[in-house]
Amino acid sequence: MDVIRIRGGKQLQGKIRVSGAKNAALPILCATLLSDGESILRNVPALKDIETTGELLRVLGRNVMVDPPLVRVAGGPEANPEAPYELVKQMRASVLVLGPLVARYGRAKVSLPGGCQIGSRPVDQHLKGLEALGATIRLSNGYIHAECKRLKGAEVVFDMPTVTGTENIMMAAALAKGRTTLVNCAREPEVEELGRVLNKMGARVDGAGTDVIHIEGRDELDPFDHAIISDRIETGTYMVAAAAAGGDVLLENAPLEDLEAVVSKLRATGVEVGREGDCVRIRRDPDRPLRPVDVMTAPHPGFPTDMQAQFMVLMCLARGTSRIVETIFENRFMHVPELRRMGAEIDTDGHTAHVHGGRPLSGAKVMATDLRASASLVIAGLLATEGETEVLRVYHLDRGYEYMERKLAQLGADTVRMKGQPG
Ligand SMILES: CC(=O)N[C@H]1[C@@H](OP(=O)(O)OP(=O)(O)OC[C@H]2O[C@@H](n3ccc(=O)[nH]c3=O)[C@H](O)[C@@H]2O)O[C@H](CO)[C@@H](O)[C@@H]1O
Ligand SMILES: C=C(OP(=O)(O)O)C(=O)O
Repeated sequence: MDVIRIRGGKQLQGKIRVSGAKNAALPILCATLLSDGESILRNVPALKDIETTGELLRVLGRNVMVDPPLVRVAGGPEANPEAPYELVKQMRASVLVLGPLVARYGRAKVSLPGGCQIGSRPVDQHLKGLEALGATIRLSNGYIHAECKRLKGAEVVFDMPTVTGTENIMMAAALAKGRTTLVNCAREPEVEELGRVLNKMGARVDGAGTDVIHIEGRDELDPFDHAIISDRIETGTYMVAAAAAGGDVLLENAPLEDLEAVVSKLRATGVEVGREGDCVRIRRDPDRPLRPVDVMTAPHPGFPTDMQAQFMVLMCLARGTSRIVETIFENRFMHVPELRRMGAEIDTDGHTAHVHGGRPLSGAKVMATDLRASASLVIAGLLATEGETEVLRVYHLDRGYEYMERKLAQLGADTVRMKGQPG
């Protein structure tokens, strides 16, 4: 297994380019199942999750060429609409093939994704949405079996805004007969991006990115050619890294408008964030102490849960106590014990963490437990003033960050990947 070794204490300077958004690319790859012919995706990040999705689409009967930043997916009317456990367990977003498969092929058998490190993450809203469109759903032997000759447009009111739930039902509704209205939808930019792609395919999607989406279903959809939006979570992660290490960093292709909640918290703590040409500039003088700020995660446009772990590390630097409340996932503080091993003083009580900042961190061997927790440990390594940090189990990081250690090294950090280390 690979390990990332970080020798901290270096300020970050220079420019890096933000990659395409993982959470936009994954549903769009699944949307290729809705049409025949060849679809082309551009600006796709080189990530393990993209490879896994490519593999899944191959198993489902598609010809897939993954050569980031380009991916081509081609297919015809034949498919093997079964998503096996072995692939779904590697990546929960695999459940995004459910809606397209049942809409296009009349049936789907998709492994139940099950819980994961950050929480139980049920898919009841996905199933409820498909049932409302007329699918018969049966659960057996760990699989979801869904069937329907032709889905019919309907109204679906989600119990809570769910990102992949909204995306799954949008894709299904795009091939349903008649009009679908989705209420209480997730408003994340990645949902809006999927709406743009479905419209390129010939669907009529209106309102993606708001809490009510209308979709006029079509009998057939066309393949598409689309460049994926930039990754707002990768952007936020490098903003926090620059703020934590100190220095002056330019991020090219950074979608600042999708990160208002994060930017306002960064400014509140004393970090300078501004536009410079087509880049975003982040500056922090390491001699000026940061102010503690409280954060509560919320669905978009609130503070993203996918930025909570990284921001917590920044608060370890602030002079005073900050309160971080995680409202989306029930078990998303797994980075806390690892950060404590590096000297951080953090108490947790259920969904709330109190970070008592201002104590220096020291390097240690730490274990990555999930994707964003891994990024937070790398950032902690950057600001550790003494010793070196080794982040183990970086396969979590590789799911969602393109060449993170290289991008940080490009900014002057001392970060290297050591291949094939004992995990
Ligand atoms: C591939 C992708 O885009 N992943 C993102 C997506 O995950 P994902 O789409 O899985 O997350 P959801 O938006 O669905 O989850 C939001 C909340 O709804 C609950 N829920 C969801 C569906 C359901 O059927 N029943 C239910 O109870 C979840 O347990 C959670 O508490 O949004 C999350 C929240 O922004 C992000 O952390 C993930 O990075
Ligand atoms: C939780 C995440 O991803 P996934 O939904 O694929 O597990 C994430 O991107 O932080």
